[in-house]
Amino acid sequence: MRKNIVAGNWKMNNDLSETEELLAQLKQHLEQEPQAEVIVAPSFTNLYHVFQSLAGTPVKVAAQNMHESENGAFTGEVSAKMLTSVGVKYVILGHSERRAIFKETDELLAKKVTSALKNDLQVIFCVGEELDQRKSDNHFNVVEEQLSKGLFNISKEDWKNVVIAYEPVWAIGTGETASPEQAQEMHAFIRKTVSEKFGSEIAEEVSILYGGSVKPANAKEIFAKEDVDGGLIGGASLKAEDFLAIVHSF
Ligand SMILES: O=C[C@H](O)COP(=O)(O)O
Repeated sequence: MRKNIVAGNWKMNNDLSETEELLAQLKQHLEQEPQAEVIVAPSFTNLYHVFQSLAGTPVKVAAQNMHESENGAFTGEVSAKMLTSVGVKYVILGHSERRAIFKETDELLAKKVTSALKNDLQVIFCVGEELDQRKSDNHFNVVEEQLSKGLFNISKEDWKNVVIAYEPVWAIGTGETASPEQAQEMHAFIRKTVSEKFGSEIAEEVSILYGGSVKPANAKEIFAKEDVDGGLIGGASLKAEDFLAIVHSF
């Protein structure tokens, strides 16, 4: 039975005091056994603080990125081992902002995935098409290629540590959400693609999250779809009330 997951990607928001405020509200209102696994992804500077503050709660901590190497002369970078050493359990890889703004390629992402899994980090691997790719009916090809080049060189055993997030780029931070039917159609396609390469047992077990303008008002309808196992939430995860309402949308 695959897991429902709601992950909050705080992106480059929340300094230390804002982080403390948000954590206090989350802790006050989040019960010990939420219906979904809850993950928050703060910036690097706040990872350890968030991990310590959430001790004793079911909430897991994710990093928003990492370097593919174990260590070395890579000024400004952070390795998988550094992340696990401060309590991080997940890392988000392949986010469209990393792909578009920081020019991360599928080949680079494949190396990051390998390093993360080798160092016992679970990977939230993001895929998704841009608006012109959807308009030209290329969205399935784009997502298939992102999966096969960036993720599919892992072993069957690695899949227990992988979550996929489908985030159509045109829906991120725009207020425009994929319809529940569009989300379901792509999630089913992703599951079929995983199944063809790794078998149905693995495909049925992998959680596939939807991301892109998920709000309390639309979460229930999106999460109700058969192949949608939760969400990767940006803007709405910065407000405890909205994030908790989304967590409670199953
Ligand atoms: O990682 C989260 C996604 O980019 C979605 O962001 P958003 O909920 O602000 O659209």
